[in-house]
Amino acid sequence: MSTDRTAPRAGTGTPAIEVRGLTKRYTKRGVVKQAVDGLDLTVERGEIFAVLGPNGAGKTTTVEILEGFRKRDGGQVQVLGEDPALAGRAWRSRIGVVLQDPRDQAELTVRELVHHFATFYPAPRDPEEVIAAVGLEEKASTRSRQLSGGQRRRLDVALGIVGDPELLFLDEPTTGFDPQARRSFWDLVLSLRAGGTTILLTTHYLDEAAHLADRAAVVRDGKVVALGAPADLGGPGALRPVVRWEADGVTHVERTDHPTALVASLAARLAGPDGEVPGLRVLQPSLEDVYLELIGAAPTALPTTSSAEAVPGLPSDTRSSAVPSVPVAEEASR
Ligand SMILES: Nc1ncnc2c1ncn2[C@@H]1O[C@H](COP(=O)(O)OP(=O)(O)OP(=O)(O)O)[C@@H](O)[C@H]1O
Repeated sequence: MSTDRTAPRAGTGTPAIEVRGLTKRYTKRGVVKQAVDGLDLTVERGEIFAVLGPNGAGKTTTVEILEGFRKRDGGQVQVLGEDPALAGRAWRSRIGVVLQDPRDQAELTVRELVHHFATFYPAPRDPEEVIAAVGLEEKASTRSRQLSGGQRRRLDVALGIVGDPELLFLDEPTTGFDPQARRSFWDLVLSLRAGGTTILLTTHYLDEAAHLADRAAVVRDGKVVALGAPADLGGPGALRPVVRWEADGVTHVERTDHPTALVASLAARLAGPDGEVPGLRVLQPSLEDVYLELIGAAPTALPTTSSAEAVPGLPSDTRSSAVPSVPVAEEASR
């Protein structure tokens, strides 16, 4: 990769991506599916932005609309200052796309493919530098069908960046990777951002978003339900410890910034002859728990803030909710 592109190509004034009220529905055998339902999104120049969400949330549909591959039903979309539905070749040469499941000439070698793709662009990167940047120098003469899954994904990225795009779309880039391949792929993505490329990444993996993204949006049922730095998803307090215990056949759960004070208070009130509070657990929600809660798949041990109520005699930031005594996950945090 060229070494003279150390400064992010940020700061041109307008965001890289601006989406307002995006809608898209599909009709299949008379059944209408609202895949995207009033989605808003802004991606600033120079950032890595992750779009997270469960299967069918509308991520790929949204990304394909942004890439100009799919028509929208409604809403405003600007990508690099143009409407993808109307933009032409010059605009297309400024974006790079790594699809979820690309199919291309399996008989061509890595070197042949990267050089061939470079001819599509007005000012491509040096193909040999690109092959080195994605770590495929030793595989440059290998046919693409003979690459491993991780090497194939690196080739996909090479083809996505050889045109020296300002904006790169990565759709679930590390699905199926082993942990080591994922780590080195992450390093590659971070080096692209360091070179000034804006990156929109869709992923199912929260750890991937946490490691790579400056900001992330959680999409559910075609809408953004949370937005922010990955560590802040769910809002302030989402990662507060949760204390759980049982009393009178009811399981109680509380989020609190003062678990020690709460446990001491519970011990004083509820400890049995053995000194134990029945069913007492102190759980530390992980980012994954918060994400699962946002997409409506929360571990049942975690309370929702909407069901919270104050408990007399406890610190004011402590909130409690009581739920029927049903089996719950042994540990909320992983
Ligand atoms: N071409 C299509 N025709 C009909 N329905 C579609 C089509 N493409 C997507 N859908 C439906 O639209 C919804 C959103 O799909 P989409 O692929 O955008 O979700 P996604 O978040 O990318 O999911 P995944 O994580 O599984 O890739 C799903 O219910 C899907 O079944």
